[in-house]
Amino acid sequence: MSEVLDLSLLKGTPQQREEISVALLHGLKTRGGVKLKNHGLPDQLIYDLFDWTRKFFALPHEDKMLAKHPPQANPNRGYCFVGQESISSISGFEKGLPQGQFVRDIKETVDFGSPRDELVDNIWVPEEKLPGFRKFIEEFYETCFKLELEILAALARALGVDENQMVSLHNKAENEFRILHYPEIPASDLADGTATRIAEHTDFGSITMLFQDSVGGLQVEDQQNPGVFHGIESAEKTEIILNIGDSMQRLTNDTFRAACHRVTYPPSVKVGSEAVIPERYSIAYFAKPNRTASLFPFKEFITPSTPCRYDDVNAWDFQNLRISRLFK
Ligand SMILES: O=C(O)CCC(=O)C(=O)O
Ligand SMILES: [Fe+2]
Repeated sequence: MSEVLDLSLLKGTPQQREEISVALLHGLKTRGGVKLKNHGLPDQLIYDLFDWTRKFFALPHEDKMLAKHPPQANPNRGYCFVGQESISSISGFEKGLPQGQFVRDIKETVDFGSPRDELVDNIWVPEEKLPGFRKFIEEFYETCFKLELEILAALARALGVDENQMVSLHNKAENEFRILHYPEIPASDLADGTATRIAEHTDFGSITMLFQDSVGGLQVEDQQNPGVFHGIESAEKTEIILNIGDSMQRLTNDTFRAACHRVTYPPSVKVGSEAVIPERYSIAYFAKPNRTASLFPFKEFITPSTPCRYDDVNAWDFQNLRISRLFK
């Protein structure tokens, strides 16, 4: 996935709009993901996002624990310390694979939802511990939500389905947004396969917008060659890696298939060596259908040659089925 698509072409000439639609469709249909530049989020906003992320994780442990995630899956909000959540429990879930060996994720995260969420509140450290953090995160959430809707509308147009239907399924901003820190560790800690940075998985939502620093180690499974993973580098922190999630796979009846991804050794570090794996920061914005929305495939994707592959389930039940496994 080396090519970076220029999303500003969505506002270009008819020919440019056609070209970018074709490129989006091709990347998402064949790889489940594309990289985007000129997406409309200001560069400075993304640099600030990384700065705030670094500042949060630099707080003393006892301060971070003031915003701790509950021990169970819901509400999925707040700070998870290293070891609290391990994603291997859902690796292979959507592929129908047996739930395999437990692998520990060496990461710490904070999950946020919409500041306007009617069901659950965010969990914050007291303002004096990190003045300005809450305001920044709440504003970033809303800015990303607007971009999400633009991307979903563009995908609907490219797929030839009703743009309004796609947008209205997502209009409540019932998304989740997470900042991640992978602490510095000796490579030998990952050598025996019982621990990793984040185990392979697909995201649950419709689309994920992922930002990463330059450390590396993110890998996406080749959809044509299952089991083969390719490294995904970002030339700039400001690039967005746009991934398909399980909910979009359902809505499109497998026209788009969720990108299976993981984070492991960066390319610069030899597996099992004495080297130190540098710390890494990333941010993932998981766009999700409204909780009450049905994930039944759009009618356009159900044809005699592509019969319906999915039951009717609503987004909230689907999410809970997945997330409840993470905290067992
Ligand atoms: O850190 C990354 O680049 C990926 C994070 C991720 O896949 C997730 O939180 O779902
Ligand atoms: Fe993910």
